[in-house]
Amino acid sequence: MSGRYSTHDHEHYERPRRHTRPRTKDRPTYDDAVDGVVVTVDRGRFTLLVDGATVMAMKARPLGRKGVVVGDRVRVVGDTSGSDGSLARIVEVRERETVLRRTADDDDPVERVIVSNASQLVVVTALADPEPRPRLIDRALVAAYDAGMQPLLCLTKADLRDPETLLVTYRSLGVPWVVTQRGGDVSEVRERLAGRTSVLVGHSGVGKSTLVNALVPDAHREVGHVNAVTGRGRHTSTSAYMLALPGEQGGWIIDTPGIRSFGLAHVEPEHLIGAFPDLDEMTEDCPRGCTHGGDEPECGLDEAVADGQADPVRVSSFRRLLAARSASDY
Ligand SMILES: Nc1nc2c(ncn2[C@@H]2O[C@H](COP(=O)(O)OP(=O)(O)OP(=O)(O)O)[C@@H](O)[C@H]2O)c(=O)[nH]1
Ligand SMILES: [Zn+2]
Repeated sequence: MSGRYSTHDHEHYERPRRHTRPRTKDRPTYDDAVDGVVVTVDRGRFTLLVDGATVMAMKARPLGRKGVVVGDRVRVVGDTSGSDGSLARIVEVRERETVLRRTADDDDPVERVIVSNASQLVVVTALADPEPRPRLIDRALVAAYDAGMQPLLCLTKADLRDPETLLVTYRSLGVPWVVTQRGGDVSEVRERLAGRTSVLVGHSGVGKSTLVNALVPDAHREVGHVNAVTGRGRHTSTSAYMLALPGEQGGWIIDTPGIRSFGLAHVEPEHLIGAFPDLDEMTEDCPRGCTHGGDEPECGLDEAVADGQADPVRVSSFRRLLAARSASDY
């Protein structure tokens, strides 16, 4: 039996095999790829902006099942001229700075990334018609904080109601807000959006399309009518859509017509409280695994409130957000 594993065999096994060398035919290096950004997605076809031109593209095979979403910065090969009928190929998705997830629903049991690389989440809520839904606002805020995005409350239809009643709920959390109304001045919103990428969310009928049209006059987003029965508008488009903001500072808005709720199942209390450094600091002596919720027996937040170190309204607002993670959408 000796000699079965001869030196010769080892040499044989360890010698680099000829075929492991990457062959250009199988593994192109994509040296000629150019940069683009995904503006919208429609049934496997992607609309990109490449050097200012609108380019249609599909995923190249090496990407496999990897998702490509609105906001993604991608590398593209092929025909990137943008001319009629041309189709480029996305060969790489660059690392995402932020991701926003849509919740799983009846049509799709998986929580999916819907938008990437946005730094601000604009929660568009009508002050009336339809009535504000604080639970949904809370869930959107949790999604923003968890994604590392700055939230902005945009309260529309200010001609119908004073914002104060709604604002008391959010002031202690320090959420920035703006108020708008149809035909009114949108310069304050514009300032908040300038030079960055913002995702606009809000359920149907809150006036999001009206706002987008005011911000980007050539957007022509369809302004629907609230259906009295379903509470939904006529707008049936479901894909997010990225639009460039006019003006010197630029910036982008991503309109999300189909997004009704967010995936929050993955949100950890430790991550959420990280968005509130002053409260986070008070949880240093919490028992291991403390969720900082109202039912925790020895949470540092309760001690901080008892000692007068923490604002009780802020703590209870934070806990309301914590609870919104697991609450149902409606
Ligand atoms: N009173 C009042 N009505 C408004 C205002 N902004 C929008 N509306 C009306 O509210 C309705 C819904 O507006 P949209 O802009 O279509 O709302 P949306 O959120 O885009 O809704 P979908 O198009 O269904 O997604 C329309 O009838 C608008 O004319 C406002 O500031 N005040
Ligand atoms: Zn705690």
